[in-house]
Amino acid sequence: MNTSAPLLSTQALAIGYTGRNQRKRSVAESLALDLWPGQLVCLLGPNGAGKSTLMRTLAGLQPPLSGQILLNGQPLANFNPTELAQRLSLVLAERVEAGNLSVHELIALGRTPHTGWLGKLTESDLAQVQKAITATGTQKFAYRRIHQLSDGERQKVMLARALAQDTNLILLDEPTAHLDLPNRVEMMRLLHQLTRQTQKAILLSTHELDLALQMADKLWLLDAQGNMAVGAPEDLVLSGMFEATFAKAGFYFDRTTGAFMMHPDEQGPAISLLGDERLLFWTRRALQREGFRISQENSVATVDATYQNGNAVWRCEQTDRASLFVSIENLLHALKSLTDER
Ligand SMILES: Nc1ncnc2c1ncn2[C@@H]1O[C@H](COP(=O)(O)OP(=O)(O)OP(=O)(O)O)[C@@H](O)[C@H]1O
Repeated sequence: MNTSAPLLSTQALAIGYTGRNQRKRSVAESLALDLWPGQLVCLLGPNGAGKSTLMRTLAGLQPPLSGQILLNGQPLANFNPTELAQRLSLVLAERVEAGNLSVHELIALGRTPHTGWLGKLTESDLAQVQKAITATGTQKFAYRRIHQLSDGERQKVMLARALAQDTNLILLDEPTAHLDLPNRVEMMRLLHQLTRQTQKAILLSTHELDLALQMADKLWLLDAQGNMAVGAPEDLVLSGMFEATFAKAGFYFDRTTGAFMMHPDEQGPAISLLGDERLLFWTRRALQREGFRISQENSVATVDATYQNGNAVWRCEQTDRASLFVSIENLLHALKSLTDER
């Protein structure tokens, strides 16, 4: 495979919708994007930003408002549906009605672009199907009917079908939406491995900011105004672009911990906090949730969180007394009574 050229690129692409009166409603414009072999790219953005619109446009399911999409250097519109399906697989967020098909039959449909509608599956096709089933952990229910699956199981089957299709480019719209945390991590890891082992390019849209920050080679950050920022996750965090894309009143992105946090109450009583780094992180969160400020200035108490003989202990010191607590719950209880007294 030629790794010196992008599998997909866009030039001055505008995406959106054309109304009945032919009036265009643009969702994003001037998009210059590319997807390279061996890359896992996560498309992130708030609700309604245009992630699905972009996915559908890149997959040729809806026309661009203007601009170009090039697949393997050729305009997307030049490919007929079979040629397109040999190069690009797409899993949409919407539920697919699969009639009475079994899981195995649906996954095997992924081979259709390579065999033709009436084509018989060869041994190598069946091996490809089996590989996709094993990779996605769908063997446990491979002979069940699609309508007998949970949403999470169905989502894995749709990924398996895309893997069976064995295209160089895979587009996935919210592939982890119905999965529990271990399965989400597992799927992201699988996709990451695939890019490394097979040089496929994978673009997925997701609301899993945390996982995307950890796993993606590149982020495409689409904000609510249709502005796109592209870069390595860490660069986008450090530049503040990541935070800006999801900015909303009431919380902020902590660049040190990589987590979204609620804004602390600036009016609450102050607690001076010191001690072990890990304990500090969780103690700060609990105190802020209860409306305390973390500050040495005018503090009503000093809390020192440390490990003693392997156990977490919080020493709370006020002007006239000091107490020891062995849980955050008890510490909070005492601090709330203290501030209620005042
Ligand atoms: N068929 C349609 N016709 C007109 N406008 C649409 C259509 N589908 C979506 N939109 C609008 O286009 C914008 C982008 O929608 P899109 O579904 O692409 O967002 P998204 O980023 O995928 O959102 P979410 O995170 O909520 O899934 C929204 O303002 C939406 O209301």
